Amino acid sequence: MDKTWAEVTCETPAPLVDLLADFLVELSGNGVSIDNQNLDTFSLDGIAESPTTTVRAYFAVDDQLDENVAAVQRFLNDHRHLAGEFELPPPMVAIIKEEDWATGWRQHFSPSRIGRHFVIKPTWEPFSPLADDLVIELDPGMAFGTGTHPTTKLCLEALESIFLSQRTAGETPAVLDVGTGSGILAIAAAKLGAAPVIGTDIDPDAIAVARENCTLNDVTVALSTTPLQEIAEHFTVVLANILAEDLVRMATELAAKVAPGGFLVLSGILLERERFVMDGFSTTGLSLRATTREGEWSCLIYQAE
Ligand SMILES: C[S@@+](CC[C@H](N)C(=O)[O-])C[C@H]1O[C@@H](n2cnc3c(N)ncnc32)[C@H](O)[C@@H]1O
Repeated sequence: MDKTWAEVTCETPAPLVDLLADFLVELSGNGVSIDNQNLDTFSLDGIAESPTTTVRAYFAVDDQLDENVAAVQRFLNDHRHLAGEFELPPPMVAIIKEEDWATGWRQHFSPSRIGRHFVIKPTWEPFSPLADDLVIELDPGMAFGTGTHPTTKLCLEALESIFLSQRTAGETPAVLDVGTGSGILAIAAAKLGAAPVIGTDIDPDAIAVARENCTLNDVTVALSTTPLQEIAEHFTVVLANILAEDLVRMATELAAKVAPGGFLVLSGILLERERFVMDGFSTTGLSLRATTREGEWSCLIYQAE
């Protein structure tokens, strides 16, 4: 007979997510899924716009189940004050087959290959890397950059192709990641051998998530909310996966951070905004070397003389 699991689902606002997830991991002894399908979306106000997050935990269907669900309810009652105005609904329980579990949330966060060498691996998933794999461990935290969004993939592919084509040979490439989010691009650069790697974000919460992910991956990245104009150094590669309007607004400053012969990788650009961004960068002195696209998204790769 198929093994069954009890999937316990809680809807919760952001301040409760981490606490609840930790509690559920301890109570269930299994991983939890934090539904971040709304996380990797470009929105002017970022994830704060999404009122709630879905947290799911998996319990054995046994004599303990009722007590476990009651414990989750007690946890929600005890932490109601963190939910602010939001009325916390009771946990929902669904009995699912093992095979549904395996092909459900786990499939959404299974290790994924990007480019020739990168593998984005959720922390809880076992994975046997090949000799040349560069594995990036990520916990889907409250920051953009799980590796599932086309713009993140396009930036990772561009970064890899710049490094693999030896265009950074003869020096240890320095990389600046503007709008680092989860830190995924900065971590990837460090794994490719870049140093120093600097990651900035206007969102301090993203910097906190990026810091955890850098520790998880044992890489050194200088992370901060420092505005671009206060960064003095020049970089072999500058990455910026932010909105088209912001890219154009920051065009002069971004271009000024690229070292001679270095690259500027821009994404976060919807296809219909491609021309707008090209026009915005037309007076920066950089040359457009390549345009890559996936779905409705575009990535522009510029080079300095
Ligand atoms: C689309 S996410 C990209 C995350 C990650 N770099 C990736 O490629 O998946 C954009 C990030 O840029 C940050 N951001 C937006 N405008 C910014 C700005 N002007 N300066 C620095 N960071 C900014 C946001 O807070 C967000 O974390």
